[in-house]
Amino acid sequence: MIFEKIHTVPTSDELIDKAFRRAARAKAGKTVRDKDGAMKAHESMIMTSGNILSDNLANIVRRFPNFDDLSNFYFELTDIVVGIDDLRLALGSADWASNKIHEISREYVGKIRKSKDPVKTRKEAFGRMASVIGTINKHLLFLNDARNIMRKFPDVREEPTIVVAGYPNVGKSSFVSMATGARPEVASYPFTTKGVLIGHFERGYDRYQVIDTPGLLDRPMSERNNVELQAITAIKHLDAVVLFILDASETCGYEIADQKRLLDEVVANFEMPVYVVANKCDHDLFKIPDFVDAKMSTATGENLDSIVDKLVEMVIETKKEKEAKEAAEVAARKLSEEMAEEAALLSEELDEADLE
Ligand SMILES: Nc1nc2c(ncn2[C@@H]2O[C@H](COP(=O)(O)OP(=O)(O)OP(=O)(O)O)[C@@H](O)[C@H]2O)c(=O)[nH]1
Repeated sequence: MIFEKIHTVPTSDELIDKAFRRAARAKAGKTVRDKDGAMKAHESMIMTSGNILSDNLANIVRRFPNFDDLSNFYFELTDIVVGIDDLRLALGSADWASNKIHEISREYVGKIRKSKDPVKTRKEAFGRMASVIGTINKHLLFLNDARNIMRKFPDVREEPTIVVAGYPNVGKSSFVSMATGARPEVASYPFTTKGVLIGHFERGYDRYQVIDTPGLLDRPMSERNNVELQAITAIKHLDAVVLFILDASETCGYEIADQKRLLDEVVANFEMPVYVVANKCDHDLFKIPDFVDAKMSTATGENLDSIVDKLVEMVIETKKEKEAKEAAEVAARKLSEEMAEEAALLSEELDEADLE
């Protein structure tokens, strides 16, 4: 997981403490016999503290992922929960401080060689470094908060995906377990207290990802707050199809009419193909409504394989369509650039002809 390598971000006090303590140790390592020796000891203190501060800040920036490389899903997720602009600002200020400290350290190493009072000059250098670090403290605190949230992001890959939707107790988690042949891992998702279930299965050389987001796609949209609605937006960026599970025995506690309303909302809100499956077909109360595509039982496993096959087929088809659409967009953009270039050339030629 890319977010796991982001380390704890220290506060400015912690950074300063560490740098000045190391500087004191660097001084202790030098023998001070004469004036030149004293100057060298203070020079070494400035260099050590400068390097430590500057390197630590540069490492903080380096360990955060490059936002341009993030998948759309994580970009959106980061933007919703942390704010990409605020992150860029905070990382920018850490980068600025790293360079500034480096500058100060070089400036004072030069100064101390000519200084009559190296202690005073060294203290002045420390003061300036501490003041630079102090000005970015709020950004460091923000980065640490962001890090604590981001490292708990679920491990959602850029793989073909099946997103499971439906009211609570319709059999969503049973489906994820059955389809992936394992107990799915529960990862935290910043918007739901229940976390998100993620499982995988393989077909041919490809791996498929099955995601159940309890608390997000299991009740009417009107009952969601803004953040939950945005969380759904992040899911929309995946190469996915939606499996809408209906409890056709109504033993989940929701009538089919209510479940149908949620289905209509999911269809209206997702630009993804939606496959509707009536679950619990083993149940005495099972009745099959006319809008369902297939029936299954996650208790007995009936029809499960053919439903997974169908979903795989749909995901592949969706991916192909998306790729074709993207290729067409690229081609159209290229064509319009070429046409613009030709038009510019032509107009130049006409201008020249006019002049002649
Ligand atoms: N008869 C019958 N019961 C089922 C079937 N699938 C699931 N159940 C039961 O329905 C209940 C809910 O199943 P879950 O898989 O936990 O449902 P869920 O949609 O994941 O529920 P939440 O996590 O609360 O959203 C459990 O008691 C299951 O035993 C089925 O095919 N037939």
